[in-house]
Amino acid sequence: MGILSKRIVVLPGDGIGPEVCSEAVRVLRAVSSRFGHEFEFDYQLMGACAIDATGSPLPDATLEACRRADAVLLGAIGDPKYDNDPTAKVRPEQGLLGLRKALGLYANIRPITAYDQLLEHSPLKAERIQGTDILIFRELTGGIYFGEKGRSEDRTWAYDHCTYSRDEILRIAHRAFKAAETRRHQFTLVDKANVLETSRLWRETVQSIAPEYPSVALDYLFVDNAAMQIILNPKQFDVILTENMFGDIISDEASVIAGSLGLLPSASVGDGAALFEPIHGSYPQAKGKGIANPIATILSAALLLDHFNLQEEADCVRDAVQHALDQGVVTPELNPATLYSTEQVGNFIAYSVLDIADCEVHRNNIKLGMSTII
Ligand SMILES: NC(=O)C1=CN([C@@H]2O[C@H](COP(=O)(O)OP(=O)(O)OC[C@H]3O[C@@H](n4cnc5c(N)ncnc54)[C@H](O)[C@@H]3O)[C@@H](O)[C@H]2O)C=CC1
Ligand SMILES: CC(C)CC(=O)C(=O)O
Ligand SMILES: [Mg+2]
Repeated sequence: MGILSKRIVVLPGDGIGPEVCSEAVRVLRAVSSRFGHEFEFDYQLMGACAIDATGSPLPDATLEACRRADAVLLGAIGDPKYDNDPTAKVRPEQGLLGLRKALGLYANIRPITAYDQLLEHSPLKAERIQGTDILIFRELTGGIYFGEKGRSEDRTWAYDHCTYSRDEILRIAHRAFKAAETRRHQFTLVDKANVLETSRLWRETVQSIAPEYPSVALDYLFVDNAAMQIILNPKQFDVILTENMFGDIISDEASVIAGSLGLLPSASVGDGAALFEPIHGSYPQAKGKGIANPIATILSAALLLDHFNLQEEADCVRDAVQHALDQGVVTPELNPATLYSTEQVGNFIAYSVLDIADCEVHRNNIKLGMSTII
């Protein structure tokens, strides 16, 4: 692959979003410096910060910039002042949901990995989780998050409609089957087909195309059982396909296998645009404290590089993350005794992308209380 020139829209968002995004951008700058690519970063507003600045959680300028970008990198959105005000008419989440819909990002792909370096810190038994490698396909632009919602006039009852069409299921199901063909050929549809009509449509639709993928073994699991099985025996899973809300919940749950919500990246894709985001939210309690783990966003940047077909560059970022874990350069939720901040972990990974030897020097500098910034 030759030298590339790409425009990346960055949506830092709220809470820890700006902190973890700066580290991912630092790592992308290290990639461009090492491999000679030109990445232009265009910062835009979305979420609570956008409401504060413009009155809208997804300003037109942001949407336009995202439409024109080669890729979008998102931190996270959300702020307690809206979470704690159920009557707020304009909400940060409307920005994110609106962007996903407007860009047609119907598939959110969430890899779940157990890291050998973190097994001893896990509340789960090491032998149960070691080697876990799951790819969750979460439908992202349909279901209950996008259905009609409302309240009665006296505000004593409320509703959220869940709807799915066969076409919405087909397009993500084909993607998930194709991924299973390149992996371990196991495919689990997670639903609640014993109760929900939408889930019965999911089963019927997935069953109808399964014969097109004869090498893939199709299995079904009700979501309540799936939530338990993921913790009890995660290694039984390869590709999981599920609808929007179930995917949201079981992937946060699966982060316990990795060791922290701050480790899990994702790619949100459709037929054109692509957005890369950690699976976590804005973790407002950690804002400004320098304790947020930037690795989920840095690994999302690696997925962004995959999207540009920059395989060596993406692998270089993943190797640098492994190197940080090997060396114990992690944020406090992974090791309460750690000395490392969000910025220091990001810096270490960026240095490691540039050159492993420099990275060792940098690590010693951190120990001496000196911070070297790229
Ligand atoms: N994609 C997005 O932008 C998302 C936004 N949200 C929003 O975020 C706000 C907070 O929601 P919560 O339910 O508290 O979810 P959250 O994902 O922000 O945090 C939940 C817990 O996960 C851990 N955590 C999350 N990110 C971490 C990181 N980078 N490093 C270390 N630990 C981390 C912390 O223990 C935290 O208390 C809300 O306003 C919510 O709507 C929630 C999920 C996704
Ligand atoms: C607005 C929410 C649906 C965000 C969220 O929890 C997620 O995408 O994981
Ligand atoms: Mg979520």
